[in-house]
Amino acid sequence: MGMITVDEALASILAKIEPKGLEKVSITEALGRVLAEDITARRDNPPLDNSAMDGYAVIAADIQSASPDNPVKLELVGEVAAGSIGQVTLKNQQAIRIMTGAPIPPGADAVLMQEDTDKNGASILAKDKATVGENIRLAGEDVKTGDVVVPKGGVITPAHVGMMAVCGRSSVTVGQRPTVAILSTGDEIVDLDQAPEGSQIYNSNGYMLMAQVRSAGGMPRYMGIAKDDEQDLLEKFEWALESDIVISSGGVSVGDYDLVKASLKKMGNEMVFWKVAMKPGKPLAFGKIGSTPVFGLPGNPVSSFVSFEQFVRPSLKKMMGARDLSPQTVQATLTETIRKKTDRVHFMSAVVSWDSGDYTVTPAEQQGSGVLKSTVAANGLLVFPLEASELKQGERVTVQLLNT
Ligand SMILES: Nc1nc2c(c(=O)[nH]1)N[C@H]1C(S)=C(S)[C@@H](COP(=O)(O)OP(=O)(O)OC[C@H]3O[C@@H](n4cnc5c(N)ncnc54)[C@H](O)[C@@H]3O)O[C@H]1N2
Ligand code: MOO
Repeated sequence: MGMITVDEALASILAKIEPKGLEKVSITEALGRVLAEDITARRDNPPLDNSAMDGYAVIAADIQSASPDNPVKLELVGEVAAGSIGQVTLKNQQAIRIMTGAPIPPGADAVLMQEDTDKNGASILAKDKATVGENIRLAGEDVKTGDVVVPKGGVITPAHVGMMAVCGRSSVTVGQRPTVAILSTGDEIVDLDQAPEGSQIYNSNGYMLMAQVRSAGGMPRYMGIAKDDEQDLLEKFEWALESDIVISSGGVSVGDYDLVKASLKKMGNEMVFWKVAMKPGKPLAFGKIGSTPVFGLPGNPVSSFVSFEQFVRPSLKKMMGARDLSPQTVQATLTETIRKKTDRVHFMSAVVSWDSGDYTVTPAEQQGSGVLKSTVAANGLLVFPLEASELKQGERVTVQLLNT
């Protein structure tokens, strides 16, 4: 069987992923969730014109000639603090003491900041002029009644939470978080409470995938390690299928003990086994068993990591109701010339830096599918397109950002 492209694989996968249901959560718990309703302002913010400074509400025309050497005297006729409403209407040659956030009293058209005044008993000396509207924040300058202030479909950020509170919302509707079973496979893999012997290695994929799931907003369920034994695999997959989505790692290439494929085939005749034109991460199994999407990711740690980013993260986003499923990318200037064959797209562990007004990107020296240290040092995956054989130093390239 030939290879399929990353885009083709992703499109086939996403066509089979259904969004989960909705739930209401407190805004204290909403960070990172996908918003499932438009948040609409029910009131202007700020509700009234108000002062941006501590100082004096004035009539700008009264102090046009004011300067430090030629101050203008104004009669002090009242005070208004944030949260109160001024009772007095300002007349010419008068000033009202005002605090930041307090509503502008009727008659006033500017606020002179305290530093530009001297207080003198029942009057003040204005030592600077003001323009009409100076230091006044207009009603509705932040949001107007009826504005959609946070649109549905986005991942909720701290600023979104702030805006929900501006609108008086204590709870919001979000997409439910999928539960994700993570099953590692292979006789050579041991868990962290065991001492590895000889060629045995720890189950790093299991823990890394759990962290990836969590960072994508899913709820990981650790299923441990299945032996290269069909019975054990079938049992553990059966158990894993109680989750909303299942991810296994290992056993999807062509080795004699790659029994994951055989077990998955037995469980679901919809399972497909692809060779995806990407490096790392060529072998990939995907399909539904019953109604549960199942991903068989390759065992090499970097392959497993990259395959998750390309296929599982967008699927989790879709399940949670996200509008934009693609990774965040930047265009960056390549710091060195790189070459490859034209058979697969390469996702290269790379470091993106902000350098004198531009992003630059440097791929890690070692790019092996077992060289996790390069991914540890990386903050991006440089996309070296399938059809390209060379990218030259100074060329603009696309980098998918990690850990954003
Ligand atoms: N004849 C061929 N051999 C291989 C091909 C191929 O096309 N033809 N593809 C290679 C590619 S590309 C990849 S990627 C790997 C994928 O292999 P599997 O998914 O079958 O994975 P395993 O053989 O089980 O393991 C590969 C490697 O990863 C280590 N591993 C597995 N699980 C874990 C884990 N949970 N934590 C840490 N490390 C893990 C495992 O020990 C192996 O070293 O196949 C190539 N072969
Ligand atoms: O897909 Mo494999 O990851 O190239 O080693």
